[in-house]
Amino acid sequence: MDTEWRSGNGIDLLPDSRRFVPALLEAIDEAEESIWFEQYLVESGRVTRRFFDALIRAAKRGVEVRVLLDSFGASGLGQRDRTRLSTAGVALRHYNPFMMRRLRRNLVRNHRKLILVDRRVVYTGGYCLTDDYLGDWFDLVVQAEGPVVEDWITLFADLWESSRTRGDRAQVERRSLGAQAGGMKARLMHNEGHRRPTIRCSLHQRIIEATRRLWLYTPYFLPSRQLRRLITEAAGRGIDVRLLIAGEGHDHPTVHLAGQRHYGPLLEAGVRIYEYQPRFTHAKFCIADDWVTVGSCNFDHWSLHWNLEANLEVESADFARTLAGLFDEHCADSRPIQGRAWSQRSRAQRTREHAAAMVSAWLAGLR
Ligand SMILES: O=P(O)(O)OC[C@H](O)CO
Repeated sequence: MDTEWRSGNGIDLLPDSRRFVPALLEAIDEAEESIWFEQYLVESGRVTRRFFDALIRAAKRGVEVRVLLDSFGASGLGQRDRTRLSTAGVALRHYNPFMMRRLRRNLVRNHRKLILVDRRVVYTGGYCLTDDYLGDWFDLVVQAEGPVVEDWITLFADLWESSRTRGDRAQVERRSLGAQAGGMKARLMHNEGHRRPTIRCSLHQRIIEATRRLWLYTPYFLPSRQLRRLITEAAGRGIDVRLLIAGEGHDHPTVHLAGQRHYGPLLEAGVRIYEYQPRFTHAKFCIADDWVTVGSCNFDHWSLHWNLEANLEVESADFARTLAGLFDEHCADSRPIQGRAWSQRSRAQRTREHAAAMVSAWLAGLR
């Protein structure tokens, strides 16, 4: 499925779970016709219960509810929660259940995160359904209305009907109800690992074309050699290049260490690197001039080479300004990594980075 730029969209940013969780629950509660829900990581707990309660309320009032989960990402979802959904009439399908005879295929996961309400509005971002969000992790969601929603409908429906998903056989109606909703230009970009690396290609192209700024925000910074080269070259052209990476309370310390191994050459090239301190941040987006890409995709080899991912790209000075404002705020709450101090870090730290990078390189090399 190739997607095009669509004009006439309304796009809003919902930063922080304190804002987007109530907004998503309200949208589910106000749905009149359909809710299509796609998620990677879902664990039984308080956050999942709140979402499932809302989905069950919707199904009971006659709304068509379809839930598409990654079979590995949903392994922490208990049978009781699954039964609650099916008893209420919610159709549930799983992507790529584990198969012994196709071991490598098991590594391909559906990492997309989206909620489509009434085939009229889509919500996407980095959020998962885990209790980590109870006031602790930072993340963000974007809400999009308008012609771009049609592509998200096709995205969901194609996977729902594909032989790569298993479960309830319920139908989905593909007709979009999205109308003109604003003046923003947007498009859906979706990856299917290295077989269809569209998000990666689009990101690389924008980095090459950037003339003013390249700001990258990510919890997991495991860039390929090519991405590191492009970032370094952008800084070499005199562009304002910044990386904002999760620091304090990181949920995967090994990934954090492996990413730190790349700091030295980037700092030398003039890239400014910040590690966010107040709490763990799980948001993922990139701003290149007035272009923004935001969604499920991390800047690591899992997202860029293995997973199914979906991002919204937006070409808008206003939207870029809004996200840049958030980036600036978070920079102010971050530890700037200073080149000189970094080059003098301890031997023990360097050894830990090296070991973590070896594990990560091995994983990247699996493909
Ligand atoms: O893969 P993500 O970006 O949804 O993050 C999931 C968390 O890392 C789980 O610890």
